[in-house]
Amino acid sequence: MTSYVLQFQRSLSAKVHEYLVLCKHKVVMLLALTAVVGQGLAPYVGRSLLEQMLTIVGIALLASSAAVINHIVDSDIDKKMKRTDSRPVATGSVTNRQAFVFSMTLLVIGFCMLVAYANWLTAWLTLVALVGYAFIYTLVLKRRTPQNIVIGGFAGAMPPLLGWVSETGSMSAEPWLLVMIIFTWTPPHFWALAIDRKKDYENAKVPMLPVTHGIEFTKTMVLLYSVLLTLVCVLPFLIGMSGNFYLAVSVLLNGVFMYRAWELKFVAKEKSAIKLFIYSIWQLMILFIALFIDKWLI
Ligand code: HEM
Ligand SMILES: CC(C)=CCC/C(C)=C/CC/C(C)=C/COP(=O)(O)OP(=O)(O)O
Repeated sequence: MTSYVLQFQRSLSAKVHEYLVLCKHKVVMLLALTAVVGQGLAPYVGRSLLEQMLTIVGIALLASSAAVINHIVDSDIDKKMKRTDSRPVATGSVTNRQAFVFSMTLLVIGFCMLVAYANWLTAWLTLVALVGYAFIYTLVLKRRTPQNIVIGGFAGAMPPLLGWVSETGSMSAEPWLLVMIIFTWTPPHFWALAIDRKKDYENAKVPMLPVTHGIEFTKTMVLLYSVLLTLVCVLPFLIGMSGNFYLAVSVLLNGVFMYRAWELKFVAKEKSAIKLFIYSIWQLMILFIALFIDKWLI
């Protein structure tokens, strides 16, 4: 009897893990953090903490829904790449139909939550981000052009704007600066990984930059984008949106980013690219936390 219970518990937790993988839960958590910061930096309009938290859950559900659709649409590519060949839809352990029902459930619940706890503008803009990632990037751009992630990166950059609009109900210049930060961060974030995994993309015939233009050219682009990112990150300070604390953290983080990108280009070791990719994730997380701390705790 106990062994049946144990077996049931194990297969249940394996299923839960599969569905979390489908949602790209770690990416979604970082997206959600950037949305929280968008909310936190917006002018205070008296919304309750509960409404704010439920709004973030709504955004996270739509982002998860987009990730599940990405697994369905990309399963042909995922099957051909080492990094992705054990994903649940690629292996068939979750069927297309199950994944589709799951993604639509997340979509409907997330959209309704945004209408109920934020506003229609936030709900529609989040849906635009979903379509941008799940269809325009995944179905069209990823398979056609090495600029895929530059254009597609726009969807992943939207959460701070979504957080801000959920507070104010309208768009203004400041949240677009936050969008620009993630937008310029995305190419070096992804190309560092793509350099490391070039063979995967070659095998799957996906026209990522290292495949179409070579590793050296991609490294140069990573370095140039790291300089651009450093400049863009200063803008919140220059317009008076953030103060000295944010500026110091930003300069430090981006200094390390540029150094690592320079190292990747000129003194590359075997693991330089993947280390830069991992660093990029920590960098964005700390940068956004610094924006928040700068506004509320300093
Ligand atoms: C079009 C834009 C983007 C592309 C092409 C991209 C690409 C990737 C890829 C291929 C991975 C590896 C995933 C894996 O091995 O499962 C990854 C990981 C990750 N990305 Fe991005 N990314 C993009 C935008 C973003 C954005 C906007 C964020 C957050 C704000 C983000 C956060 C992360 C995180 C946290 C991970 C680590 C996930 C893990 O360890 O499972 N990415 N990204
Ligand atoms: C509603 C909303 C805010 C949507 C955000 C969309 C979202 C989840 C963006 C994250 C981007 C991402 C993980 C790209 C991975 O590229 P890939 O799919 O080519 O990577 P893979 O090879 O790992 O599948």
